[in-house]
Amino acid sequence: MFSARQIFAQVQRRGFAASARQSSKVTVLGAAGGIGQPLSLLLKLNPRVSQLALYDIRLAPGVAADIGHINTKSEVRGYDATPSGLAEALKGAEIVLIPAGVPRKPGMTRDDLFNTNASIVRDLAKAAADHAPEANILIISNPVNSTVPITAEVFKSKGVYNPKRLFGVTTLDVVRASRFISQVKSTDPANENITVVGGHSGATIVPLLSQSGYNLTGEQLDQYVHRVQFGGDEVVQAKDGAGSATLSMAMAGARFAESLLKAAQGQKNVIEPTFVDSPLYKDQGVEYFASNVELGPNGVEKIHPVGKITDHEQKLLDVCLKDLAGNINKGIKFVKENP
Ligand SMILES: NC(=O)c1ccc[n+]([C@@H]2O[C@H](COP(=O)([O-])OP(=O)(O)OC[C@H]3O[C@@H](n4cnc5c(N)ncnc54)[C@H](O)[C@@H]3O)[C@@H](O)[C@H]2O)c1
Ligand SMILES: O=C(O)C[C@H](O)C(=O)O
Repeated sequence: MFSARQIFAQVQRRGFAASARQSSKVTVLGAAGGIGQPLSLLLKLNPRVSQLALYDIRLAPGVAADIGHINTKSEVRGYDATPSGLAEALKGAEIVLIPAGVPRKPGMTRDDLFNTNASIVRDLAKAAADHAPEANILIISNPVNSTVPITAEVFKSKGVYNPKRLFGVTTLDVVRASRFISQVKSTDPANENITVVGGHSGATIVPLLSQSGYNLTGEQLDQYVHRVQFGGDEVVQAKDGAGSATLSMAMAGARFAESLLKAAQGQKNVIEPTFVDSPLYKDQGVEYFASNVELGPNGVEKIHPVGKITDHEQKLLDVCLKDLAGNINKGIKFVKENP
């Protein structure tokens, strides 16, 4: 067991090594929220981050003052909730994470958040397109299946869309799928990495257990798939009206940001599942799709196909594609009608 002092010493040593390589500004929009705060904390502990810019419509300077006392090298700054504060937070960012927006309450679907979150994401995307057009944009705000297309449409309307730089963060689905199989099979979750494809809500979340050599059948398989597809609901119900997953999501978001930074700093074979502008099912009217994606200095390096799957997984995928097309078109239509 390491003491807190040893962990911080390790973080600081690695910090010197990483900062010598490159400086990376990371911006969090929605930084004072349930996800935003622990996500910002984890980013402050990441030695690859040299500047951390925190923006929210409330409390961002306070969160920044607090996190800024942590003895790692990065500079932390909180920005006022003004257009100029938002612009300053974004300028020069290599990565912009967006967890701004409202979370679910019991009984709601992610799509029920659309009416509130669509305009929040559209407006933040406009600011990002104006002030950080070359940044990697990581969308956490739900419904991800629609908020990613919304962001793309905004960037397209401003003539700065780069499909290699826009990511819907679906890492939490993989984290859950890996944790849940380890509970079924009594394995070490750290050694599990279950591929999950599709989108980020209910039936659009498709775990591909067979690709990790597992062969669950019958009720056990159904229960596993249901738990991965509706893991978010477990947390929403347990929090009983006080929100949805925040801590596990912060870990998942920090992991994805770390992977992008590693890839940007030259590491090869960095692969993460993510919801991107994808050629895989465009012929079926599905413009965006989550699959394993190799990351590189330019963002998306290579989109991996789904690969060999079982008949059962194919059936799940068929349902997913139908739902996804609707979610994506809803986002596209929203920006066209509400530019
Ligand atoms: N992608 C995923 O896997 C995943 C996982 C969990 C939650 N989520 C989603 O993330 C979002 C945030 O969840 P949360 O629990 O942190 O919610 P929260 O309410 O705790 O925090 C949201 C924060 O966004 C801020 N905000 C609202 N409008 C803003 C704007 N225009 N500009 C900047 N900040 C703004 C709020 O002030 C608040 O601090 C929700 O939509 C939730 O559904 C996604
Ligand atoms: O379930 C939610 O609403 C939040 C998030 O998308 C999750 O998967 O936990």
